Amino acid sequence: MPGTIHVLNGPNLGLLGQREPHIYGTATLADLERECRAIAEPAGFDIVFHQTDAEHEMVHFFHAARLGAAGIVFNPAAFTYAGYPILDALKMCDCPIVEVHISNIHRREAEWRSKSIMTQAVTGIISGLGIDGYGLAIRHIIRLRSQP
Ligand SMILES: O=C1C[C@@](O)(C(=O)O)C[C@@H](O)[C@@H]1O
Repeated sequence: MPGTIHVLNGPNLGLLGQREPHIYGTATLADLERECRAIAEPAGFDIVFHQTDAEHEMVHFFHAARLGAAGIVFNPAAFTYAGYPILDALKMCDCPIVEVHISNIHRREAEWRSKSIMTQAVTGIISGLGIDGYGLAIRHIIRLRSQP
């Protein structure tokens, strides 16, 4: 394998498919994992896929990805707004990190949703493209890592 891409999902994303489907769509987390693998694995990349509702667990996922990962695709969900321990863990990572939001956080019901504390420390952000955002993020990491 040329590398491992970590796909990390924050709180309430375990209920994708049931959770406000008019905002987050009808695909489940299992569907999303399948899509991520279908993009990464034919290119020779391994996927580590996690979802958690617990902040300390997300910090540990970042510790595990800290050194040597090909890249991280991160949907912080509600950690977006106050997950400072995660922000500190994210800053220790030596790989590209793409922040993904399924919805367009700049076009939601409340202004607070648009203010991500993670954006200052990530490589880039994709927001509002539904679960396609994950595939695009993975493709970007594959391209970066396939360059000589
Ligand atoms: O849980 C989430 C999901 C989200 O990150 C998204 O993927 O669109 C957007 C956040 O505002 C929200 O708290």
